[in-house]
Amino acid sequence: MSILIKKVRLNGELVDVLIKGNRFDSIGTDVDSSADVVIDGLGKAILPSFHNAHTHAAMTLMRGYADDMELHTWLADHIWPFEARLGEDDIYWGAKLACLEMIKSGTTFFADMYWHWKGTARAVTEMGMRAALSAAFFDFDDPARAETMKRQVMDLHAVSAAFPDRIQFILGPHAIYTVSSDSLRWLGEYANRHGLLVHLHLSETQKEVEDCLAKHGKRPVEYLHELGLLAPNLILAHAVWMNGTEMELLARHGVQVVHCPVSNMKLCSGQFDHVAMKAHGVTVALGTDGCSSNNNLDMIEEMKIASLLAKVTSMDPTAMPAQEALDTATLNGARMYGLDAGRIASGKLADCILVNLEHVRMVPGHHLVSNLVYSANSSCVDTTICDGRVLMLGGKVEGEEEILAQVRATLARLNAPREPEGDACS
Ligand SMILES: CSC[C@H]1O[C@@H](n2cnc3c(O)ncnc32)[C@H](O)[C@@H]1O
Ligand SMILES: [Zn+2]
Repeated sequence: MSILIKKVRLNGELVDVLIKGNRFDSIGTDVDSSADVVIDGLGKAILPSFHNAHTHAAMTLMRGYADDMELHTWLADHIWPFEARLGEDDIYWGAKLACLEMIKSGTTFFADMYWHWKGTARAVTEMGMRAALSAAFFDFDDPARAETMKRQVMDLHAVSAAFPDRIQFILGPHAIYTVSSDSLRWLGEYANRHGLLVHLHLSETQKEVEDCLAKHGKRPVEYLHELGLLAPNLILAHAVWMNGTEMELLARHGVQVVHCPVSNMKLCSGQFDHVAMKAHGVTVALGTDGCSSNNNLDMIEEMKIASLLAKVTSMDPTAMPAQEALDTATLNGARMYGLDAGRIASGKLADCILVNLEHVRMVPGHHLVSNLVYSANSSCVDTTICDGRVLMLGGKVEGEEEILAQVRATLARLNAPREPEGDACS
């Protein structure tokens, strides 16, 4: 399969881009002009697609469900009771909706942590995206539950190879307040033994840090260090409440972090210190978090807010300029999850978007990256390509109406009054 994008803007130049199989082949003005699919690139710019480095895809089912509260109340009193009612099929449809929304806003990869791994994996397989899907792990310090969870991790790991290689199996201990020390240690060792990434929420709220100090006598990063988890395969979501010593430890051990500015602001968890993280040399990627704390999966919006937040928290307008915001949302996320993507160059994975330069938000065109980060919205994305396959063309994704209808039906089923338990025949 080959795709030829004719006369598209790349770094200001008008070029032809040839994709062969799942990688970029030739890029230039004298490209072999035959291909299975030809896309007219006139009036469009080609850019790397977005990599959403932390989300909970199927939480689209809870968009607008429990707003305007802090994390711990939100989780314990609203989200977890709702999630307890979800089955694999519900999660499949929630994840399909998430994939649709991401493709429509130019994202081709997401890192997920959620229940019913196989439901999300099925959605990603069908929608043609890439994903790193965590086997979610909670034990609430209960040894019996920990054993069940460990068995589930091993069972899922065993079947994960049957899915396309666009899907990466990773480990997802939820947080240090929901997973015991023993299990965290076990997960770290399992990850090292099998060459897996570990994806964990950490230091999201001040309460989490205070509770960690009270329970373990250490701050969260020091606690993970003691458990042997600090390593380049560890990816921390949020990392809001970090002191200099902790950032130093992260940098020394090559631990990477995912900044989720919208979720941190909406749950009022706190302000991520991008400038300090960068000064310590910690790699930062960008994530939306789930749809109940954002309430969308739009990486264009996330870039703008990350950049504005970095400026106002440091009182420095030069903090996180547009190009850095774009790199954080594309290349950094790709590298974090071991993908040879995030750049438009010969030999790289063919994951890219075409942005409509005629869109009202892109005119005039003083600076493409400035327009994309500070002015654009998702309707500026015309085409999304992942792994050398066109997932969206001219703003249209195949089967989108069916996904919306199925999600509405799923919600109607979940909200329907339930039979009283125990007396089903009377
Ligand atoms: C192990 S499945 C993932 C679990 O995480 C919950 N979740 C969603 N957003 C957040 C967040 O910002 N902090 C902590 N936990 C979060 C989600 O609802 C699932 O239960
Ligand atoms: Zn999260």
